[in-house]
Amino acid sequence: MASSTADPDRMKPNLCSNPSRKVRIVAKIRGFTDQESQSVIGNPTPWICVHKPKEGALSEKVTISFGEQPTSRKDASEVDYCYEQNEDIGVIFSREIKPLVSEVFDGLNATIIAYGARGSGKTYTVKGSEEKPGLAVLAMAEIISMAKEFGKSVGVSLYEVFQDHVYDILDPKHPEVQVLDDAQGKVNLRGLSQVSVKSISEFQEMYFNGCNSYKPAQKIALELPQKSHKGLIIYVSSCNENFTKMSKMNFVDLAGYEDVRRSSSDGSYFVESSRINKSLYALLNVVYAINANESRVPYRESKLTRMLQDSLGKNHVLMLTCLNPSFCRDTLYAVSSASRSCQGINRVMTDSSKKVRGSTKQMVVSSLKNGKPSTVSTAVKKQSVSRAHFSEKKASCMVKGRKLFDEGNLSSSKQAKSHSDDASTMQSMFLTEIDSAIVPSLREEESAKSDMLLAPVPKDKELSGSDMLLARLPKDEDVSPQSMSNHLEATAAINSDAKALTIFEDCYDLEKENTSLLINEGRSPPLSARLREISNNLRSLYSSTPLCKKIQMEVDTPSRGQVVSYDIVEPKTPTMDHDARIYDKLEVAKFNSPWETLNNRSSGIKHSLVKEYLKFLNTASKEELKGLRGIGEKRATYILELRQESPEPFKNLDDLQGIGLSGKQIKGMMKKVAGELLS
Ligand SMILES: Nc1ncnc2c1ncn2[C@@H]1O[C@H](COP(=O)(O)OP(=O)(O)OP(=O)(O)O)[C@@H](O)[C@H]1O
Repeated sequence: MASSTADPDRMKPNLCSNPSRKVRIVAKIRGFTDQESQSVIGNPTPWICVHKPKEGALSEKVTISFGEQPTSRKDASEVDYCYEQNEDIGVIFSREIKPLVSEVFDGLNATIIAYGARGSGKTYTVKGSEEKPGLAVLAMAEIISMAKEFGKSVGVSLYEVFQDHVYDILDPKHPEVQVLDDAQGKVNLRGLSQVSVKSISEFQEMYFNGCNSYKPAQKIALELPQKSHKGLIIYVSSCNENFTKMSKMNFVDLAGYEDVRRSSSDGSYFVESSRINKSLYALLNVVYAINANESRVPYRESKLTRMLQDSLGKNHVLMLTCLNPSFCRDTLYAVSSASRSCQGINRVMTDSSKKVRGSTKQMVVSSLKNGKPSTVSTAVKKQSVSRAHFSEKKASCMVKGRKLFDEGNLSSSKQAKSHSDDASTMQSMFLTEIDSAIVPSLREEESAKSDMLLAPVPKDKELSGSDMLLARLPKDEDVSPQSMSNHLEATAAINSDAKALTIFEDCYDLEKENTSLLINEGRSPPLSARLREISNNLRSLYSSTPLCKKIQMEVDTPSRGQVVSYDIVEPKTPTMDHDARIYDKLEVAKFNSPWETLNNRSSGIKHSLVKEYLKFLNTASKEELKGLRGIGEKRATYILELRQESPEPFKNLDDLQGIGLSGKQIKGMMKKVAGELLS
């Protein structure tokens, strides 16, 4: 690996250089396996470049870049230190772990988390083997020797977090562990056995053989791949009887990060990897919140973070990010996400991280093309060019939206031509708005998961993982004065939009709907009924007065011309209520052109549709879910599983990334919903 300057003093104990930061992040580049050693012969260009500070520099921070030398620091990930391939585990132990062992004997807790892509050397570094012991074994040896010196007793627990359930590795008969809060609000791991340890050989026997022979029944039953987080807790106590008054040292060997969309088409593997990634994001969010000194830390987002709650926060944490020495796309993501979460105190990350994300995407493409990675900075340039075209794209999208409607969706409609023309414009507008609502937030679909770390979370409440994702996405469009005024203007147009609604009514076949509802009586409502519900809610948007409970409209039934009353569901949406008040005050609605008017008016519909769509995902039956484009058997099953864990797993569009849907797919699905609604 390339290194630009000399190593700093290796043996110096090295806690966080910034004392307000609780989580120190170091990287470790894995050594080559025998196979890799063969393949790199004759290819001297390293994939990872480590840029250490010049001797005497104020900052000890190291930047890591991939490919050739970057032109800017923004292109690289910053870590507190990086251990290179030739630096062995003993060096990491002396510099990073030994000082933490001392802290444990001072009564504090410490946690070492190994994070990285699959096969990046996490287990090798933490656990090692009987021949080459890892950090946990070296730490245990040190702890046992210090315990003898200070008259303390040592115990251990070994656990595995699999599918967000915790299993006790040392007690296969009663493996399931419950994570509870005790009366004092402390985390209580009920059912997790603690075994006293007297010697290192006793520990090694337990650690290596206990783990190897252990397999939770659930894993065997489901024949799932062995992807789980593995943890070791070392207790140091002054009391021989139990470990109630003690300090702890945690070692967590996280499951490898893996982009689920590339990994496998196998359903169970897809589901499992998605779960793993969700728990990794939860952990990174916790790390971010801790380092950013946020008042609320989202510990409750995963079992693992709950388990570690009393060892994080006020205690020292070492995030050991393992890097694959050869090209690995997941490593790029792992190091950049870990770096940004650990730099929580530095909130000005949005732009640079966007570039890193862009570069990641481009680099993969070029690497695949050439068989060799190109420079990150080149990739960033390419990304900026594509961004420059975004507004053009948006414009063409609008045209595309109109085309889409003209060519297809309304052709089957038997409505009068004048209505059809108006409706086509309206629908294309609507679909285009969906494009613009979804595309910006998802246009960098490759990296949406990284976005969660970009901006601070509101301090007044503990957010769920999905809220956290959204809260941390860049919100420039949402808060700009222009968008605010657009929103007001959109609200101002409610009255005239009521006319447009009648156009949609003509296109709506109520008789068909009624028949369908009758057929399905007693079962969960069909997709069309759900769409109807969405339609009702949208109608309520157009209701000019909150007192209007019914509207009269003509419907295309056998007795054409018959007037029916149509119930309006609650005539409000959160945004419209609020905005309508503002509008009343301002009484201003000025648009430069009819197109602009239409554009602005549709923003309320857009948000309402997104909301209703998410509501559908949160409540629909499996069959209904499968009826949506992009959601097959696999995803429908996974969505139902997520709903078992949390009653409302989809709070915003970004939560859909968690089920492995690309931005394009989500957009397609939304268009379909809108199309069905309006045709
Ligand atoms: N420093 C090293 N030198 C040589 N080989 C190594 C080194 N570190 C790891 N390896 C080898 O690389 C492979 C992957 O290592 P390891 O299993 O530790 O990765 P991991 O990140 O824990 O993987 P997973 O995410 O699948 O759990 C193993 O075959 C291991 O022996």
